[in-house]
Amino acid sequence: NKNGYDYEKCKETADWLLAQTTLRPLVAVVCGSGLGGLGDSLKDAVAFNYQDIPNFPQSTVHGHAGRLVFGKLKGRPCVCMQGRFHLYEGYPIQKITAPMRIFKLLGVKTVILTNAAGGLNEKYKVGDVMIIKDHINMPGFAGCNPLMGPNDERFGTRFPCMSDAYDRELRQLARHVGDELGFGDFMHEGVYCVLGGPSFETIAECRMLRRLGADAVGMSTVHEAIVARHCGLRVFALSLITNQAVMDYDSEEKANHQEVLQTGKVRSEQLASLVSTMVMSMKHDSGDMLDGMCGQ
Ligand SMILES: O=P(O)(O)O[C@@H]1C[C@H](O)[C@@H](CO)O1
Ligand SMILES: Nc1nc2[nH]cnc2c(=O)[nH]1
Repeated sequence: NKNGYDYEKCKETADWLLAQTTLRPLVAVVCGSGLGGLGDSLKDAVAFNYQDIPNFPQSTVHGHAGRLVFGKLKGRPCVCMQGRFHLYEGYPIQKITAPMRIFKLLGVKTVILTNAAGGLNEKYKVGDVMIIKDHINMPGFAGCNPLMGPNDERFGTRFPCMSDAYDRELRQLARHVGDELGFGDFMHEGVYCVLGGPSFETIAECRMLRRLGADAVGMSTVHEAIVARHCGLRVFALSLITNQAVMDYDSEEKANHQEVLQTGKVRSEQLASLVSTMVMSMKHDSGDMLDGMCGQ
């Protein structure tokens, strides 16, 4: 397509990566702001800086390291993006989401998307985790959807369904694993709304989003989920509530990126155990994940 992220470009990147490592991951993890620690928990890791990967965009945001890490989580081969791309960085939306298509071409079956988000639901507290059950694609309302442009049927259909975007079984698994790990008190399931950023929301905007049915607000994930679903990947997504959206004109609170990164640190280890335990328990149709190696 006109942004240069067509099938051939994605294939070139995937083939380059496949030639660099014998790991054949069935799960990909995208780390949200301040959540890069997830990637550090991979064993036997082989890491690539984004600048060394052909056709890969660069991370420009503090808290997004810009490394693609292959390794094992509880023995299961995974690939992890330590750093994602956002609309506000100025990248075309097709470029932001190209890694999902590259994952598909690597043989990945499931993507786990994580983000830092502002809590709109009055019951949510800073440090809570929200399993995403649905989204509101605000930029999409204004004609900004990653699937705009010519459709390549090799990836998926022109008009993909989104009512089943966030896999029901994986959400169930997350609730189960969360309970087992004792996270019940701070885990929720809710609706994530994406905005373009980079400015945080006004009070009136937060009030409006809450009334529209959003439980958390952020600047990512939805575009990735749409492209991942389009090419048939299973999607699980979660938000770490790093700050409470300001809903009250008397409040002294101010959203800021430092607080976002700080909250990420507090929950980093717990999120890593949630994700790795989920990965360990996931079943995939084609082959056992333990067989996800080649040449060994
Ligand atoms: O990549 P995520 O969605 O976790 O990043 C959020 C949204 C902004 O990039 C940043 C604001 O603090 O965190
Ligand atoms: N849009 C948005 N993104 C965030 N990322 C982390 N916190 C927030 C927030 O309050 N609003």
